[in-house]
Order: sequence, then structure tokens, then C-alpha cells
Amino acid sequence: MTASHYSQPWPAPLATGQLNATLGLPGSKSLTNRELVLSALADEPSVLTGLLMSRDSLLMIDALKALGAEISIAADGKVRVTPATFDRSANIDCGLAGTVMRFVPPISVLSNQDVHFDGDAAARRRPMKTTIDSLRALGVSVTDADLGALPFTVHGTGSVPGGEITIDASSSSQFVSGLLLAAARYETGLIVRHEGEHLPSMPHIEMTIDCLAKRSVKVTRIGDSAWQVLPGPISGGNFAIEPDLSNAGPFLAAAMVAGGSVTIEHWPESTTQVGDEFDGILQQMGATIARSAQGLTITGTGEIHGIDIDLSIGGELTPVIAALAALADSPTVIRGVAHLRGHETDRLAALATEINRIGGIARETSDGLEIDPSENLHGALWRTYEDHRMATAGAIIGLRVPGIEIEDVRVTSKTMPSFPGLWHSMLGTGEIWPEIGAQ
Ligand SMILES: O=C(O)C1=C[C@@H](OP(=O)(O)O)[C@@H](O)[C@H](O)C1
Ligand SMILES: C=C(OP(=O)(O)O)C(=O)O
Repeated sequence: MTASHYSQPWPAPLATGQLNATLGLPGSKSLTNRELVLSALADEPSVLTGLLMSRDSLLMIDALKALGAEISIAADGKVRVTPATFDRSANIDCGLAGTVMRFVPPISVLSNQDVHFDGDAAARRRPMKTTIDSLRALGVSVTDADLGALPFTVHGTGSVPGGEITIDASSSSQFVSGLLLAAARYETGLIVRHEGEHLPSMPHIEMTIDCLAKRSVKVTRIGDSAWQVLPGPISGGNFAIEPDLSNAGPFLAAAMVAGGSVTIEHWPESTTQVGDEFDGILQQMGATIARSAQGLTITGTGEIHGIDIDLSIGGELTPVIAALAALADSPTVIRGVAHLRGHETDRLAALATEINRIGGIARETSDGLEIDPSENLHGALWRTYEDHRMATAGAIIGLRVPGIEIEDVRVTSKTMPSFPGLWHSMLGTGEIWPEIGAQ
């Protein structure tokens, strides 16, 4: 296959037999973009290994370079970051990356010139009000269209006093993480309190704290939903990025749909990545999982059971669970993920619409999805809504349902440009699909 084949709907390959695959996966998006931000804020250079190279991380690299960081990628894949100078005006393209749009504004205030933020049309629909309000509460002037969304301009003065702010992070944990990542650079540090209905994705906040602590930043949780970061140095050095365990989800699911085994290499023994939760969740849905020095191995029989689950700690796992639920032998209820309406697309609407389009039975609820078994699944165009996880969810269903075509598999380049190639190599089809973006 050539890159030009990506301009057509992508025929999701059917599984024709039991799987027996071992895969190495690219680095974690969430760890990559945190380490890039902290390297740009650090007191000394950093060297990052295992960094994800995808649309979201390249956008982050460009954003940090625009703020004066020097970032070079060596032939061996190691990335060297010399901290940002924050001495220039910049135009930041956030693409559709939540981590860019929520993590970069709180550090852009360290620049003494205007920094303008915009992104894809779909990015302009994502919630940003909490970031904009936070910066204003920190005393920074922000010009926007009063829509609580991109685009906006941050008018930094080069320093921020810091102090204490209360925010509503119900629609994204990234509002908290963005402030915590920047806070050691504010004059008095920062106390961040969340007050609001929900706080999703707590493991992602723990990941932020862990990354800060590994760079000797003094950070403590001071209540159920409050954190304090003291002002102080941020160390550089060498940091290795774990494989992306959320992106492991579709490959783990494949073993359950097709039967057989898939091993994901280098699965960390302990991690803050919420994708580690797939272990327990997929066992409840019928898989057997074993960990060894080689990695994590999932074995499936083709039989999938429904599940009743609150996914508020890991909303990004929802598309994989929903795809499996569409193939399950009993009903599934997914709760606690109302905030998915503000992800790359309204994921609850998108998943329900696409599952129903192919003859499944899915209903949106106020905070999730209900999915029932269906005997009538059939091939059709599976729409992707510019959402990488919609594309991979369709691919999971396409392993069993003939004739599923993924509208635009290029969207997987957001976090995994190698998805089509890895998927075919897992299945042993012999088809070679190049990395997306290598056109
Ligand atoms: O901090 C992060 O790296 C992320 C936090 C989560 O965001 P939400 O809390 O907005 O769901 C997650 O869904 C996203 O994929 C990555
Ligand atoms: C919600 C996601 O991404 P983002 O970092 O853009 O919020 C995701 O990857 O599932």
C-alpha cells in the first residue's frame, strides 16, 4: 500500500484466525507531552527517550520551539531539549491536542510578549473557559471572543505572582495538570483547588504529580481535590517514556474479538497511565491476562461479556470498551464519562451513532452509554469525526463484522501514525501500510 491509499476509506481487516502477535507500541502521548513541557521549563537540558512522534507531540514540540526552546531529534530517536527562553511573541497551533491547548497557555504567561493560540475547527469546540479564567485569576490579561474557546491571545508580562486559585475542572483534568506543570515557575508557586460537580481522569493528575516529583519539584495533594506546588528549580536529565497503554487498548481488544494472544512488550511494572486499567477491565469482559518479563499478554476466546462500569478515571478508554460491548453477549453500561462530549468530538454521540449505523444497539445516557448485544451487525462506513479513538474502535468491530470501512484512518496520526501498519502486522495479513504523515 502507498500513502495515497489513505485518502480513501480504510477497509478494516477481518480476523481470519486466532492471533499470535507480539508488538512494541509507540510512547505515551500523555507522558511525552508532559516531559516536553517540563523540559522546556527546566533549569538545564533534558534528553528524552522513547518519545512519541505523532501529530499531538509534534504540535507540542513546535509550540515549545515557538516559545524559545531548542529541540533536536537525533538519529537514534533521542530528543534533546534546551529550555525555552520565553522572550518572543508566538502563534501556537494546538491542532486538536488537549494537552497543547491546556498545558501551553499556563507556561506562555512566562513570556513577556503576546502568545496567540488557535487550532483545528474541532478544537474550537473543546472546553477552554477554565484555562482562560485561570490565567485571568492569576492576573494575566487574555483577549478572546468571550466564548470560552480557542482562539485567544495571552498577554504575558514575563512573570506571574502565583498564589491560590479555585477552578472548575469538571470538563477536563487537563485544566488542573496544565496549571500544576507551570506552577513551580510562578513567583510564590500555586495552590490549585477544584470545585465542581466531577473531577475526571484522576490518574492523569497523578501522572502530572509524578512527573513533577521526578524533576524535584515540591508538589503535594492537600485535600481530595486540591494541590500545592512550591516555587523552585525543575531539573533536567534523562527521562524514558513508557509505551502508550491507552493505545494498547485496541490491540488487547483484538485478542478478545479474534481469539488467541497478543503480547504488548515493555508493559511497565508500575505506572500512572490509566491504560493499565485495561488489565482488570478486560478480564471482567472475558479475557485472561498474564504479565511476564516480555510484557503483558492477553488471551481471548472470541467470547466477550458485557460490563457495568464507571470509567470516570479513564474516559479515554471508553471507545475500546464500547467497541467490545457492541460484540458482547450481554448488555454493557458505561457511566461517569459525561466529559467525553468535550473530547476530540462528542464521543458519546459518535459512538452511539456509529454502533447503531452498523446495526448495533446503543443509547446515550446523561453520563455515558448503554450498549446491548445485536444479531444484526453489518458492514458500513464507520465515521471517524476526526477522532483517533473512533477510528480504532471501528477497526476492533471490523475484525468480526465484514465490510466495515473506516472513514478516515489518517486521524490515528494524532497519537499513533503507525496504527494501520501495526494492525495489519498483528493480524499477519502481509499488507504493509506506511506511517501516516509520511506522504
Ligand atoms: O492529561 C492528559 O494527558 C490527558 C487527560 C485526559 O483528559 P480529560 O480529563 O479531558 O479526559 C485524557 O482523556 C486525555 O487523553 C489525556
Ligand atoms: C481525549 C484525548 O485527547 P486530548 O489529549 O486531545 O484531550 C484522547 O486522546 O482520548
